Amino acid sequence: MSNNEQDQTAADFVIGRHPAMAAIKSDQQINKVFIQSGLQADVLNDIAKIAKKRNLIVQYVPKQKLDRLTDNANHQGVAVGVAAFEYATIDDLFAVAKAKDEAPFFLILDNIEDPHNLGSIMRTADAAGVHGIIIPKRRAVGLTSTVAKTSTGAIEHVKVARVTNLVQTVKQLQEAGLWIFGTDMNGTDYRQWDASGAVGLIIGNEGKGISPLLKKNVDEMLTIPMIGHVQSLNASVAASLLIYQGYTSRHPLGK
Ligand SMILES: C[S@@+](CC[C@H](N)C(=O)[O-])C[C@H]1O[C@@H](n2cnc3c(N)ncnc32)[C@H](O)[C@@H]1O
Repeated sequence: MSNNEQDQTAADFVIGRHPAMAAIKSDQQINKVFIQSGLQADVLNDIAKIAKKRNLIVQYVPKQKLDRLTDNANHQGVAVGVAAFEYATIDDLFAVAKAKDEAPFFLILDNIEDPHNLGSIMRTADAAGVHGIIIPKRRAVGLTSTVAKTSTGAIEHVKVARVTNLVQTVKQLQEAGLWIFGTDMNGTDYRQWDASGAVGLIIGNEGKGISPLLKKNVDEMLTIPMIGHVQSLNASVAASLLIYQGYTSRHPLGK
C-alpha cells in the first residue's frame, strides 16, 4: 500500500454504496474511488461509470484492502477517498501573491508520498510566506488528516493546487513569467539563490528525486552542499532550507 492510501483514515472515506454514489455526484473534492474487484453489482458499475465521467481515479482493489482502508466497516464494496481539505486552483495561488503585492513564490512537489513530509513542508511554507503549493493528482499524498495534523494549522492558510501534469504546469508557470528551480545534488549552491523575482521551487520524491522529464524543463538546479556521509537530506528538511533561502533573499536583513 502506498503511503497516501495508508494515511487516509476511515474518517477520510465515504463508505457504502448510497453514500459513495452521493459523494461522487456532489461537489466534494475526491481523491480516489476504491471498488472491490470481482464484486458484481449494477450500482458499483454505475459508481465507476459516473466517477470516470468526472475524471476521478477509480481503483479496483481486493476486499481485504477495502476492509483495511475502512477499519472493517460495512463498505459494501466501495469507499470514496475524500479530501480532508479543499484544493485550490493555480489562479488562486497567483491571487494570493497579487493580494500581497508580491512576486509569486510557489512550491512544486514532485510526488511527495509521506504525509508527514507534506505537513511539515506546509508548516515551513506558511512560516516563510510561500504563496501556494502545487502537487500532482497521482502517485502523491493529498490533503489528508495526517497532513493537516503535521502542518499544525498551516493547512488552513497555505493553498494547495492539484494538477494532472506537473510538466505542463511548469511550462504554464514559465509562460506566466516564473523562473523554475529544481533541486538535486548537481546544481548551483543554494546560498547564491536570489528568489526575489517570480519563482517556483521544485522538491522531489523521497526516493526518486525529481523526475527526469521535469528536470529537463527547469531553468536552473539548486544544491544544498553536503560534506558528510549521507547521500541526500530528507525532503522536508531540504525544502525548509531552500524555502528560507527564498525568504532571506526576499526579506534581506534590516528590511
Ligand atoms: C530524499 S531526496 C531524494 C534523493 C534522490 N535519491 C535523488 O537522487 O534526488 C528528496 C528531495 O529532497 C531535496 N534534496 C534533498 N537533499 C538535497 C540537497 N542536498 N540539495 C538539494 N536538494 C535536496 C530534493 O528536492 C530531492 O528530490
